[in-house]
Amino acid sequence: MTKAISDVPVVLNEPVRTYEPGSSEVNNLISTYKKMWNEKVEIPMIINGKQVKTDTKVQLQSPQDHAHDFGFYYKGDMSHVDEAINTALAARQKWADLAWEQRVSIFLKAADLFAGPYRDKINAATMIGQSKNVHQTEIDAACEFIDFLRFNVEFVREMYAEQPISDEGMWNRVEYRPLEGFTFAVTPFNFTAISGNLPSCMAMLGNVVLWKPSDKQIFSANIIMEVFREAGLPDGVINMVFTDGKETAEKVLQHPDFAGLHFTGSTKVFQSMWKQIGDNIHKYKTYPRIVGETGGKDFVIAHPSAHPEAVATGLVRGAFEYQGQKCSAASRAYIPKSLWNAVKSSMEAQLKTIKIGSPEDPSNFVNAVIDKNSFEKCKGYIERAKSSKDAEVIFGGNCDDSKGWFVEPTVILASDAHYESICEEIFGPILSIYVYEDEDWSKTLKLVDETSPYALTGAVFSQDRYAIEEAYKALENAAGNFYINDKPTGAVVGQQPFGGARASGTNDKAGSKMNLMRWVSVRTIKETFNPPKNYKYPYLG
Ligand SMILES: NC(=O)c1ccc[n+]([C@@H]2O[C@H](COP(=O)([O-])OP(=O)(O)OC[C@H]3O[C@@H](n4cnc5c(N)ncnc54)[C@H](O)[C@@H]3O)[C@@H](O)[C@H]2O)c1
Ligand SMILES: N[C@@H](CCC=O)C(=O)O
Repeated sequence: MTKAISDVPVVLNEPVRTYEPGSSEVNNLISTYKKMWNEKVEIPMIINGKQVKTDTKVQLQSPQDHAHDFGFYYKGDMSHVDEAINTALAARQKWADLAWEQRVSIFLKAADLFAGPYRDKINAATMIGQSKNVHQTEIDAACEFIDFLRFNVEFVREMYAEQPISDEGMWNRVEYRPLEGFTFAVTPFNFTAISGNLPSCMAMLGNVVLWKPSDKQIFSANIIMEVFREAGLPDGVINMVFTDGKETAEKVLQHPDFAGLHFTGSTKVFQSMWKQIGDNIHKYKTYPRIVGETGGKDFVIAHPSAHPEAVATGLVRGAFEYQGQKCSAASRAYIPKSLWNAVKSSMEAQLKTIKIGSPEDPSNFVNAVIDKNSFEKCKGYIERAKSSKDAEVIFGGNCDDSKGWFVEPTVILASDAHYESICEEIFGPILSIYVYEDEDWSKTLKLVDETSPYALTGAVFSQDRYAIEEAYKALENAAGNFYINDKPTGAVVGQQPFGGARASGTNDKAGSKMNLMRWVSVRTIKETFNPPKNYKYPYLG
């Protein structure tokens, strides 16, 4: 039992290391990378705190060198999903009853382990398995993940402290119960931080979790589990399985104790899971919570008053960092005719200097896309643009899969505002641009709003305050994260709560109190100190 109302340590964003060339920071990280690259790792599932191995070994692949063998993971089947659910349910009561300070302390400790002794390891794993350069890895696997863990602890405290008022003669309280049943975290390949946050934020609140990471992120997911275990996470609280996504969802989503889905990934997969939940709704003991952050077709619109270099830089970084594989990546841009030449030459000057290759060489700004499917998808958009009458490839356009899945940063100039690459999520280093007549600024805002079903991130560049205000209003529902004179990527926990609406998700804002509220079921308690002894109202005598 807790015998105090505790504060938690003051939370600040984890400082981003700069990894200057020749510094010990970068040397240590690269030597960890090389060591891990040459080891042969064996990754088991973790169910009830035990390592689970099977007869099915799947070779791990690095996007920058698909032939390189650095180990394998053990693939599970539906018997493992059953076992994980049963284990989670058996662990639930004890975990839910543990004082909250004890629970969150595990995750504060995990944050310190990632910030210190495990920083190079989680960063190097993300570089090898997901092909992120040093900076992209640092802002994801280290800083964003550490921020998620620490800020969520502060948000839990704030949430628990929110209590109702009490009228005379009574005491009203609310308590934030974990969901009744087990929760299901399904995570994407592209952010180690998201992968760790989805199961851990639910667990922090006393929930038990079945976690299915993407098979493209298992190398870093394994280190997340290793650190959670070292930080003291009890057996059965988070169970990590490597099973087929579709089959797993079918099994989990018909279980009577399924209580919540925390998903990040593509819109199509999320919608298929929501549909299954709807079909199974009569089977559940409680209405499940559904949170999904999904796809995007994120825009940049420049006003004629914008600084062309700022627009060009926003596009180069927004579209091509991490090979455009951020749900927030700038993937369509609307540039006024009067600004186009200046934006184009600034982009050209910057793109010419970009180096492409393995993250092992920190001077490579662009690395490989995640896998063959993604490579082929990008190549398809590029090939079609090359032969289209409505579009032309004005930068990049080369693809090389001889060693890794490398796609050159590519800019498509479209003359048709509804050309396919302007409307569809590609999730690769391809930016599509539409040049509009300056006098069509207001019409173009409408076009931006109506072109795609998504509404995740977007940016306006302008030096004209009236134009900013107009864009701000016209695009109110077009982006859950709206940027003014900045790229549409790089949200920081605690500073820009992240998420989008329309086809981009439920907009529950990852890494915020709004998200945590979805994983509790509030119980209200009213205690009356001097209960009435007679039914009569005072005026009835
Ligand atoms: N909005 C956000 O915050 C956000 C953040 C990151 C990524 N994303 C989106 O994620 C996508 C890229 O990630 P991805 O390629 O890993 O996504 P994905 O949808 O292919 O996979 C996500 C997860 O779902 C699982 N899965 C695949 N098919 C399934 C099925 N039929 N049923 C149940 N689970 C299934 C995968 O194994 C993986 O664990 C992009 O669309 C991107 O925009 C969104
Ligand atoms: N939070 C990240 C995006 C995560 C999606 O992939 C950003 O703001 O760039």
